Amino acid sequence: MELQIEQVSKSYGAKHALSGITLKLKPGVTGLLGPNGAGKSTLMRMLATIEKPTQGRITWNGVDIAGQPQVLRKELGYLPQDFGVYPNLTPLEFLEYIAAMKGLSARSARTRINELLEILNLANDRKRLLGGFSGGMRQRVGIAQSLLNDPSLLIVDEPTVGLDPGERIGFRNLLSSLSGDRIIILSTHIVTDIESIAPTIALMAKGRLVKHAAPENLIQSVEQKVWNCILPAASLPEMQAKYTVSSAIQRSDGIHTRIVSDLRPSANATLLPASLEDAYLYTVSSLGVQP
Ligand SMILES: Nc1ncnc2c1ncn2[C@@H]1O[C@H](COP(=O)(O)OP(=O)(O)OP(=O)(O)O)[C@@H](O)[C@H]1O
Repeated sequence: MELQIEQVSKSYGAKHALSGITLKLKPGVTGLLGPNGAGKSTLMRMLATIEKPTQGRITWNGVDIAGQPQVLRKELGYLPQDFGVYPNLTPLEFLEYIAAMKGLSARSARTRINELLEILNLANDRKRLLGGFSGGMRQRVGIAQSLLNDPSLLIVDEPTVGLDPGERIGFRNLLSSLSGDRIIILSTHIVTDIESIAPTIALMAKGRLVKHAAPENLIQSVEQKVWNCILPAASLPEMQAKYTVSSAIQRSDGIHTRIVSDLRPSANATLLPASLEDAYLYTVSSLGVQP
């Protein structure tokens, strides 16, 4: 099973949303990380065969999906960023409706739906109207619809937006448990969403693929560059203007400011172990992009 993106570019009129993306994906979770406007959703829409590249090609097990989208579609699960549910349907009715659209037989769909409602902890709510569901519950219904055909390729675009911290953790655990031998692509601009579940990260900015590496390699790239400076509150704006500030926490002895910089930012700065968030901020800000 292999998804290959070869020199893919996408333009909307004069706007270059993606430029020369090359990426080979194998089973497991890949985290697509990048600031707003990086091109993550555009890439995902092309992988989901909703849009076609302006240049380059995307192949699924060697077949160009622009020419033969049906080859991938039957093995695809997609949770778009703007996924909406019909408020007057129950999860059961909604999933039956989507299953029918996907061409699943009513009988096999019913078995699969019951299975998914159990896995996604929605069984007790199967007959409640979706209009009364919380954001997290709706996302779980969204995931359920994306899994109806037991897809080999699962694409989830910013799935944790609007979830509370508990739901976020639940969602991450769910994705980890689903990975098995499918290819899962999860896009987000929130580093902690993918840190724990994605063994590979594709970092995008300005429509380009900036890095494709394991989180530990990304972290390694900023070791010896992460500093703790204890600052008076008045100096913080100046430091923020000059350096990439990863966090600033008010403590009794001043503001503990975490700075990612090649050079020691102040005489009293001490080194800290690097994190993925530091690596992300460093990489993105060095391209002149607001993280
Ligand atoms: N249909 C479209 N028409 C014109 N421009 C578009 C279209 N879709 C995306 N873009 C532009 O392409 C760029 C990439 O957008 P995209 O939505 O893919 O980024 P993203 O990384 O998913 O960001 P976000 O998290 O904000 O959705 C942006 O500058 C966006 O405005």
